[in-house]
Amino acid sequence: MLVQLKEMVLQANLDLPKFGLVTFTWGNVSGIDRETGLVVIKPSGVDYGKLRLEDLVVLNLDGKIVEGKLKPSSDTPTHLALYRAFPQIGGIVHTHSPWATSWAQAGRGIPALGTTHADYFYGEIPCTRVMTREEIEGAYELETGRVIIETLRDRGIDPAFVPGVLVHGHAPFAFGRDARSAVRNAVVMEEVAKMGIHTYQLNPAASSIDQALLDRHYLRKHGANAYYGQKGAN
Ligand SMILES: O=C(CO)[C@@H](O)[C@H](O)COP(=O)(O)O
Repeated sequence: MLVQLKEMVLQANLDLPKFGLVTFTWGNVSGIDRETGLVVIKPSGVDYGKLRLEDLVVLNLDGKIVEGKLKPSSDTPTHLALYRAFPQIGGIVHTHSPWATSWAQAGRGIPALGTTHADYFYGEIPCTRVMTREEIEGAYELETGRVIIETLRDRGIDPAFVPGVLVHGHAPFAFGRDARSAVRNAVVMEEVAKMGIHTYQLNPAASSIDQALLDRHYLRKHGANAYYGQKGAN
């Protein structure tokens, strides 16, 4: 069942330590097959070095396990809530990558301070509000998904254009059209998080780039008139 999706999700999880995004098992990647509505996700607490295709867990969007012997990631309810809310998302990454997590702990969104950011995120990477005691003591992972959804919707942010969010006091989530692109976005988020902290150290008054530069850099890579790379080459 879903062999190609499983292979992509397995490789995406193995890329987390490869790209320096995780310590121990502090992260998880999932992918969804939109035709069947089935989600493939990493099992909870399994070392990446021991992870095998048959360890992955397959669930429907209601959270029912349809294949897999192991317990799914503890963050599964968050992933499922996001897939239900945003049909444009095909893959989700959650890590505790240190630089992006520092912004989440500071309760600050990552502004578009440069073109590196603009190449992948069409504006600020937002940070959610603080979760309430009821949310934390209730269905925590589901509520984490709900506060992410609330943040993106309240600010009119489409996760296809700004594929990342910081959960206040917790850590980042990144999105993509599939698991592989979600990991790429998680890597870029960590890089621009690091650059942002260094930028403010060099210049505490640094400001976001203007809209024209944001447009140029984002739209040359994404959208109908993209021309970056070999797109359109004969
Ligand atoms: O956010 C956390 C822990 O705070 C989780 O992301 C875990 O670090 C990974 O959990 P599993 O996917 O292994 O259940």
